[in-house]
Amino acid sequence: MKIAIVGGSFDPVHEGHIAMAEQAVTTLGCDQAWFMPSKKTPLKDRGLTDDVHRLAMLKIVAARNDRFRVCTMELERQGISYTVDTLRQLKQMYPHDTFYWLIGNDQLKQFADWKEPETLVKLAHFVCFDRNGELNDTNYAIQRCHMPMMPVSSSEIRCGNKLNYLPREVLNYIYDHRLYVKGFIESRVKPHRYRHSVSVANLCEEMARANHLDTQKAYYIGLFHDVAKAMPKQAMIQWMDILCPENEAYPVPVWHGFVGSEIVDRIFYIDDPQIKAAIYHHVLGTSTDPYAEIVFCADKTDPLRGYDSSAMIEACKKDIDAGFAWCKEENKKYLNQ
Ligand SMILES: Nc1ncnc2c1ncn2[C@@H]1O[C@H](COP(=O)(O)OP(=O)(O)O)[C@@H](O)[C@H]1O
Repeated sequence: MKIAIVGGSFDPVHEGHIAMAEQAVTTLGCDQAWFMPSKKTPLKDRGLTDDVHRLAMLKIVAARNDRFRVCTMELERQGISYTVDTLRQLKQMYPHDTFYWLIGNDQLKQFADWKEPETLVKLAHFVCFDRNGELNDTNYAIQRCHMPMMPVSSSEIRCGNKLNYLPREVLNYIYDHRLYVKGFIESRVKPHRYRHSVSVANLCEEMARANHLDTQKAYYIGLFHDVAKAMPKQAMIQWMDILCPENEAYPVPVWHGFVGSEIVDRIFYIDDPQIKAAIYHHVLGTSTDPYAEIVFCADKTDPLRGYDSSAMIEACKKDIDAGFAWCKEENKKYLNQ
């Protein structure tokens, strides 16, 4: 059997990785393509997402194609995994199979630094695919191939960009387990706004729990409520003109609620009408949907605002409608001042 291996950190797996595996079975004639996630070594990869999540996302991808598999050999091995050790182990376990080790052009550039590069190309057929049309020369016995462009990297995904390059089920897994989602906000707003967003998300979750509502929904409303806050007016106008020109009469500081509600849907693929509506109304508190009330109250009573809001928070936890009425009243007084 011809077996292609795509090794990587897959943090997370995306359509670029999947395209490589597909190329292996369609154009290289491989019988199977195996994803080989690298192990998180706490000292070296402090920032890497836990093995269990990276593996679970790969399993979702492997289930889409009956020629795809996930190989956990490197996750199970103790210590740092070198590709040469992995390939030796594979050859021992499957002496009659031929291995194709697939890499992207970024890996080709560093190939001389891999452990025992000459041995590597003897143990497997190394194949390099271009990344975004870039395909370097090499002195090693490595086959170089082009594939349809997949201009995406895991680091872009971790910042909440190009989420369209994720299979929907992987994106659902990411949201279900809250992977990377704080990074989606951190990369878009100033540090103090990011801290506020996380604090509001936690408070929304607490208020939802106390009121027997969906805590996950409330968390995401809180996390994303200010996602458009750092957008310059000129950028917001593009969204306002098309999506809600009637709201341009409101003062500009109110707009981020309207634009944010569209961004969660159109950029982050969260198409829950209640989440959208809660973000839409959060600045003025113009909805009495319980989630809209929660985010309005959590935003105003965020402990990071530096005043004693504990009594109002307790009131919201006891009964969100009553808490909301109180927060609105206080907000009115504050604005009048
Ligand atoms: N968009 C892409 N197009 C082609 N190859 C890719 C792409 N993204 C990743 N690869 C290749 O997949 C392998 C695993 O990469 P990994 O480090 O997990 O992902 P990323 O480079 O996206 O952070 C590497 O050989 C890398 O070069």
